Amino acid sequence: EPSDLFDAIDKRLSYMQAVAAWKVDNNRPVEDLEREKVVLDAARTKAGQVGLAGDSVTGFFQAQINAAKEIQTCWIGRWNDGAARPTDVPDLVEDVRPALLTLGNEILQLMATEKVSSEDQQAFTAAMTVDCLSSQAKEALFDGLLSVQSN
Ligand SMILES: O=C(O)C(=O)C[C@]1(C(=O)O)C=C[C@@H](O)C=C1
Repeated sequence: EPSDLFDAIDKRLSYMQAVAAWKVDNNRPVEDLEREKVVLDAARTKAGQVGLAGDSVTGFFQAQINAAKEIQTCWIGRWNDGAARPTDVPDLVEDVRPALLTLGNEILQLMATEKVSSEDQQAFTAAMTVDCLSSQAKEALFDGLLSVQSN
């Protein structure tokens, strides 16, 4: 089963608590549509380089961004309810966004080598250890993975 791919997806989503903390500290909204376009364009370009059909990966990457926004919103809700905010928040622009692009490239490389089938759904769900991720978001991510096509 494609466990390296699943772990890389979980790792990308695990950054979103820190992203949310940075946005609260810097008075920015969770959603940044301009940045989403950068992430989706980078995914399409990298997909072509690793032999995947560019249009077939955008559904998954949009699901990944939607999950990222859900996790950020969930954490902000917890902090508004009185939970402690993280200290030592990494800089979004200098540190986290470059790391997210690198992880996105790794995810695409792994998509090209580790093929996902419908039988992998349970393993996928179990591999998503990140907090604040709903089962609906997990399903949307898995559907996105099943739609990825090779060129
Ligand atoms: O870069 C950010 O600001 C993020 O919150 C990360 C991310 C992503 O998953 O790439 C998620 C939501 C934003 O709308 C844009 C991008």
